[in-house]
Amino acid sequence: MKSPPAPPPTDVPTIFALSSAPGRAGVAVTRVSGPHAEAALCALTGRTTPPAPRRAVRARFRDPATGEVLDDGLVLFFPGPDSFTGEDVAEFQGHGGRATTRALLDALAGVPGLEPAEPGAFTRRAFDAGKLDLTAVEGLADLIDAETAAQRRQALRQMGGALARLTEGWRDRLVRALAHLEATIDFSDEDLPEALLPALQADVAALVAEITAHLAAPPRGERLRDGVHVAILGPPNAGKSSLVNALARREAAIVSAIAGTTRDVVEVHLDLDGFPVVLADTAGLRESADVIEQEGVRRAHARAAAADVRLVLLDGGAGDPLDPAVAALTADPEALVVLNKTDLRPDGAQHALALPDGRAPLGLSLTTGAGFEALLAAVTDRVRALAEAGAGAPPPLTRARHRHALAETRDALTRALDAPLPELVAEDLRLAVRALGRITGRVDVEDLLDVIFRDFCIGK
Ligand SMILES: Nc1nc2c(ncn2[C@@H]2O[C@H](COP(=O)(O)OP(=O)(O)OP(=O)(O)O)[C@@H](O)[C@H]2O)c(=O)[nH]1
Ligand SMILES: [K+]
Ligand SMILES: [Mg+2]
Repeated sequence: MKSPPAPPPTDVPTIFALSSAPGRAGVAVTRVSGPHAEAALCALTGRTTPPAPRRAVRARFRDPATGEVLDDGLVLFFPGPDSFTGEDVAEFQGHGGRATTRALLDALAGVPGLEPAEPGAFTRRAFDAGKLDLTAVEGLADLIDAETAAQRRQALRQMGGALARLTEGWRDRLVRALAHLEATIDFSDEDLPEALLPALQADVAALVAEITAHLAAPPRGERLRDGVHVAILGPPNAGKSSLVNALARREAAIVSAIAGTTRDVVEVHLDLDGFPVVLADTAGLRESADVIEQEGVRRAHARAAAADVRLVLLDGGAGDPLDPAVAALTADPEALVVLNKTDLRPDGAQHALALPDGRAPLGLSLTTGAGFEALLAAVTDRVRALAEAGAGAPPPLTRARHRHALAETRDALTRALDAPLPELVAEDLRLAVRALGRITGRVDVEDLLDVIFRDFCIGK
C-alpha cells in the first residue's frame, strides 16, 4: 500500500543562485529555493510578508546586515508545491551588472540557512519533487543548449513529455501484464481468467515488436542533438577545404595549390536551415611516402566510415577526375558525388562526366560559384532527412542511455517470451519494467501492487 507522502524535511538547505547568464545585462534573475526562501525575501526587501503568489512587486534590495540599498527591482514569491522546485521559491529581478549581482548574492549568503546552489541543484530538486522526470530534465538541458531551430523544437517536445509518455505507456502495459502474472503465481487458488497466459504472451510480443521498431528507426534524435556528421572526402587539391570554407562562410581551413595541404580532420559547426551539422574537412586521399600525410589519410578514412553523409569531391581540373584512390567511395550509392572546378573543363558546368554506375555527379565551380546553391540544397536535404522528426513521428531517442535502456527492455522481454516457468517470466518482466523505468527515472514497484489490488480485489 502507498504510504502518505513524507512531510518535507526541515533541515534541507535553502539554495540560491543567479539563474540568468552572468555579466552585463538589462535584468538579472536570482532564485532562492527552500524553507527559508520567504525569510530571505523579507530580509532583503524589508517586507514583513511576501507578495501575493506569483505577483511581481517593486522592491529595494538591501543588505540586511548594513541596511545599504543594493539595487531596485522586482521580487516574486512562488509558494511550494506550486513552484519549479516544488519548494518555496523567491525570485529577485535586479539589474544585470557584475557588481550588482555580486552584492545581492553576498547579501543572500549572509541570510541564515541559505547556501549557494550547486550546478543543476534547482532542477535536481524539481526532479526529487516529481515535477520533472529524467527525460524532461534532459529536454530542459537541451533547450538551454539548443543552437538551431530544429534542436529547440526537439528539446521542447521532449521537455513537454513526449518521450516520457511513450515509455511510460509501454511501462504501464508491462506493469499490468506483470501484475496479472504475479497474481496467477501468488493467488493461484483464486478464480482468475483462463486466457490470462496467452493474452500475456500476446501483450509481451506486441511490446517487443513496438520497441524493436523504435530501436531500428534511424537515430534522428541523437543526430539532431549532436549534429549530423558530414565528411568531405576526395583526392588532393579537389577543393575540399575551399568547399568547407564556402559552406562555413569563413576561412576555417587552409586552402593552397599544394596537394596535401590538409592533414588533420578540421571540424566546422554549421546551421543548415535549422539543422545542426558537423562538417569535416579531411586530407586528400592518395598513396604517400610522407608519414604525416599517411596518418592524415588514415584519419580521413576513419571519418568517412563514421560520417552520416559522405560528400566525395572530384577534381574537374584533373585529366581523369575519377581518381582510383576514391573509386570505392565514389561507388557508394549513398555518397553525394560532386565534380568541382567545372570552370576548368572544356564542357563547363554542364559537364559530361558519368560515374561507372551511370549517375552524374553534381557540377560545381567554387571559383565562379556555379552549382553552389544546388549543392547546398542537396546537402541540406540529406541533413534534414537524417535529422528531422516530424510532428507526427514518434518522439525520438535523444541520448545513448535511452537506447541502452530500451535495448535492455527488449532483451528481457524476448527472454520472457521463451521462459519455461511463470516465475521466470515474471522475473524477466520485472527486469524489463526496471530497465524501462530508468528512462524517466521511475524505479518504484508500488504501482505494481496498485494494479494487483485494483484489478483483482483479492482478499477484500
Ligand atoms: N579553378 C578552380 N580552382 C579551384 C576551385 N576550387 C578550388 N580551387 C583551387 O584548388 C586548389 C586546391 O584547393 P584546396 O581547397 O586546398 O583543395 P583540397 O582538396 O583541400 O586540397 P588538399 O587539402 O591538399 O587535399 C586551390 O588553389 C584552390 O584555390 C574551382 O572551382 N576552380
Ligand atoms: K591543396
Ligand atoms: Mg584541404
